[in-house]
Amino acid sequence: MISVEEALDGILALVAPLDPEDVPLAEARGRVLSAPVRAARAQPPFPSSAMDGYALAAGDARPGARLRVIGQSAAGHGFDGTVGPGEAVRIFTGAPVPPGADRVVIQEDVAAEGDTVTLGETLDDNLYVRPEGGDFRAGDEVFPRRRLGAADLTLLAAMNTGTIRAARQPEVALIATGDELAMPGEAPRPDQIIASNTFGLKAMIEAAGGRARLLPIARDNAASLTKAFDFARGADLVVTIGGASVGDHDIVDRVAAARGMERAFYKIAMRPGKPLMAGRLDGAPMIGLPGNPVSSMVCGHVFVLPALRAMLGLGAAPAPRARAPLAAPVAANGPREHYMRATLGPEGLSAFDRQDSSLMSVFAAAQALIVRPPHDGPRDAGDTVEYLSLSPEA
Ligand SMILES: Nc1nc2c(c(=O)[nH]1)N[C@H]1C(S)=C(S)[C@@H](COP(=O)(O)OP(=O)(O)OC[C@H]3O[C@@H](n4cnc5c(N)ncnc54)[C@H](O)[C@@H]3O)O[C@H]1N2
Ligand code: MOO
Repeated sequence: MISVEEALDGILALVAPLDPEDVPLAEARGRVLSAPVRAARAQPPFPSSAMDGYALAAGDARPGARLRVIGQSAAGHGFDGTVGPGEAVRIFTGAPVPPGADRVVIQEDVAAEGDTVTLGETLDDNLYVRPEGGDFRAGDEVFPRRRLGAADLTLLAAMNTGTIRAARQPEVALIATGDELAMPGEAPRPDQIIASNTFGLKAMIEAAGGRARLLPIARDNAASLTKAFDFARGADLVVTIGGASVGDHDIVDRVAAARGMERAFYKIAMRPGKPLMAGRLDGAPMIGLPGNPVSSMVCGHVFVLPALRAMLGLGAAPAPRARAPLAAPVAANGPREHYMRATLGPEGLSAFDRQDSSLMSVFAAAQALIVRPPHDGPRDAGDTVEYLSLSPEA
């Protein structure tokens, strides 16, 4: 069996960044830029007032000075003239500071009467002028290597970007397999269970910036699975769930092989996740996940999400790991890299006692997956270990 690292390398070798497309800025949240964006103009595009008050030449800002108000500059309505000695312009926050003026005295420090203002006895040192290009200059470039969030979109909008070029959203076809599966809300037979993994994986994929295509459940026969693979055509990634192990009804490997799958690997030294397979099917990368719900979700974090990130152009890298101390000891690990469901509190990580890969209630309560290397010895409370963070949305 190959290691988790080798398996991930094998999967990342199957995927490539997707072609970019135009995306209107209002729909760009969560998208990934495929090229740097240049600012079309400076911000502010003119020296702008930071306060409501009076714009004047700094040399005139003497306590008690009397100045003639020659006009007004409001946001969106600049003053069309120059401020000379002994003159001031009424100005509001965000308005252009007119030529000749290089400071603003806030209105709290001014007594106004008709067209005249008298400056107060104590003036602060602040000029209250935001220089042209003080935030960014025309031609400045940004290229955040992440899914665009609120702050990125604010900046791109300010740079006068109406449309971005972003990687196409990877479309992932999800095929649950098994005669025992019924859809949530259906009336299952007594020997059936409800298909659950598909919904978790769909949420995980969408939270990471992909699109999930939920295909009808494939039954444990070649004709049904073949039909599901037909439906999956055109997807950027095909993911099967279940039917991956060695039982008589585990047919994914056989049916995919008969269809010409170029297999990259099958079976890995991972717990849960041993029967994972991957390859290229009908021209698309294909990942065969184990059916146990926790196995499929853990493999989703460790393999499907890194593949999605690579397709989005975020680079080929493993799921990010962090380090924290153990709050309670853990026993020695076996030969497979073990992803232990755990809580993460102020004292550190506590692995759940029950680690069976069928236990969705435990997985839903977990905040982290402690990563135990193969054959890792017993670990004490206080020992630092690596973990993957599980966010409630993914
Ligand atoms: N003799 C052996 N038996 C098994 C081995 C082995 O090495 N030798 N490996 C075990 C491991 S580890 C795993 S993991 C499972 C994975 O098997 P499959 O991928 O073939 O999964 P299934 O048998 O189809 O299902 C396992 C389990 O999960 C349930 N399931 C399947 N799909 C879904 C779904 N979409 N939603 C919810 N639950 C699902 C299914 O009903 C089974 O209970 O094999 C072990 N066996
Ligand atoms: O590898 Mo299985 O996924 O342990 O339960």
